[in-house]
Amino acid sequence: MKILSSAQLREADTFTISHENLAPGALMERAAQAFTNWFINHCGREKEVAIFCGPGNNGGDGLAVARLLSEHNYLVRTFIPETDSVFSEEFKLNLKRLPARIPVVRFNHTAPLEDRHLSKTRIIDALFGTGLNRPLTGLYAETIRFLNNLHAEIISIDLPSGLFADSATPEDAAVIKASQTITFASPKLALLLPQNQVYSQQMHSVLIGLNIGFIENLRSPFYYVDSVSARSRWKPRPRFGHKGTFGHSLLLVGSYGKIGAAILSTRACLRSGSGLVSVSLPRAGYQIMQTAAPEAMVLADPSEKIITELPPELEKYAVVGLGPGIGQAAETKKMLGNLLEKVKVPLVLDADALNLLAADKSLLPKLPPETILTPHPKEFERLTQPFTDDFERLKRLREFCQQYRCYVVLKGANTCIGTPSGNHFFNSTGNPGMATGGSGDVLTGIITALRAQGYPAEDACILGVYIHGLAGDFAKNEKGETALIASDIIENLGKAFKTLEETA
Ligand SMILES: NC(=O)C1=CN([C@@H]2O[C@H](COP(=O)(O)OP(=O)(O)OC[C@H]3O[C@@H](n4cnc5c(N)ncnc54)[C@H](O)[C@@H]3O)[C@@H](O)[C@H]2O)[C@@H](O)CC1
Ligand SMILES: [K+]
Repeated sequence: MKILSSAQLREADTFTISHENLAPGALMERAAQAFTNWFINHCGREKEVAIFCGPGNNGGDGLAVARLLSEHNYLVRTFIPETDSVFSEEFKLNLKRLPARIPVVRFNHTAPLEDRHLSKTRIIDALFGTGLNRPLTGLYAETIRFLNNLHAEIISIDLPSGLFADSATPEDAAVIKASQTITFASPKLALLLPQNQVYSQQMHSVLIGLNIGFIENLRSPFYYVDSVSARSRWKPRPRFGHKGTFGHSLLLVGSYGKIGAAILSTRACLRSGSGLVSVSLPRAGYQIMQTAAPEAMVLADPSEKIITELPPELEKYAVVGLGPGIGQAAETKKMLGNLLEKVKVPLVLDADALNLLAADKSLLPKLPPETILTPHPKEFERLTQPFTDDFERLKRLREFCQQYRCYVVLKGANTCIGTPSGNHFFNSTGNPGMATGGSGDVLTGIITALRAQGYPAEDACILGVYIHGLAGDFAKNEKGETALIASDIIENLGKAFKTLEETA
């Protein structure tokens, strides 16, 4: 699913209205209806609803939602800040349509709101959406601070008010801190970036029937990977396939004390459909690996504690995955240099393989084209430079992928995949329980297995990250977020792949 900018959404709104010859307010009615449907499914009638409406179309949405919720027997009040802002036409239209039974409280100071028991209500934030063009000041900023201080449940329409959709919001700006944002037509870029997490704990994107053909022709480097886009990249296994059809993965993983990382990536690779899996690891891990993953073939490095050598006949493997648990010893670095010289098959690099690259950036131009790197933000910063905000980080990601013709899986909530063509894919699955040791090793195993099966690098990254998150979500359903460990993700890979297979 494409992520559109505010300007593109405005164009799509205008096109849809004129192309479908929609009456004034009709598209807003669809948006309000989509929000209301979500609200009815998720929020009971036990609490009163207080809707704060700004002067533009976001406020118009708020007024339309007030009418629709009231028709569904919710107890609703609306609040309108009195400023010298000009009200939009659709705001005025929906104010006119507001039934007399719904109170409209106009205020020019937040003090009189203190005794209205708002902390016990559900707040709907319809102050500003994609039309915000500067940080909020005056009564609007005061209202936002007042609402945040209530510590009530806040549900934002389209965007938390005060947040810029496509650029960095100043740190001291007044921005609503919502528990949920129901966003229209396209997820907003700002809602996918870690720095804005504090402004919306969760985001749900709802469709409002914008013209599909028009959106298809809009150019955007940003995509959101939902279940539909993940499924479209998944390929069923051919009926007459044999283990040779699904590729032979080679994993170079582990060091003394970190054989666990080797086991996790190996088991994940096996569970993700690689036809054969060979693991090369320090001697110390030989027996442990044979026991923990009997399906894997094990090659022991001459060294007891670290990986120092490449196995022979590299060309017989479909893919090489390197990094989990390997440490940063000089001999291991030498082995990495050798690998980059010799390897002719796709590479997946993670963890200490990335730290070794960061410590000697002269290795970076030697990366074979289409190498996949899976750093977490700190590892990526070491590979590039420190960044001031997430928008700058996205820019670095694009530049890095283009310069080294590689794919970077930047791990985190809404993991972002950068591609050599300059695109970014944000993942939709996963949960905070997955921020646990070994989770990244599992991801390396999954992506390596997908590459072994012949998935192009872009599909392997997108599908791998999606499946990893989905398995994590299933694991969360069983164990909760706190107790979740990386092995639980592996245990749920079967269910995750099955979900994709059955719905594809
Ligand atoms: N255009 C459409 O047809 C649709 C719009 N929709 C809603 O409309 C929203 C966008 O509406 P608008 O473009 O009217 O934008 P907003 O409602 O976000 O606000 C825009 C108004 O606020 C003013 N403004 C911007 N920054 C300000 C600031 N810092 N201080 C004070 N005033 C400021 C602008 O000059 C403008 O008058 C979307 O987020 C969505 O909620 C939806 O109803 C779907 C259909
Ligand atoms: K809003």
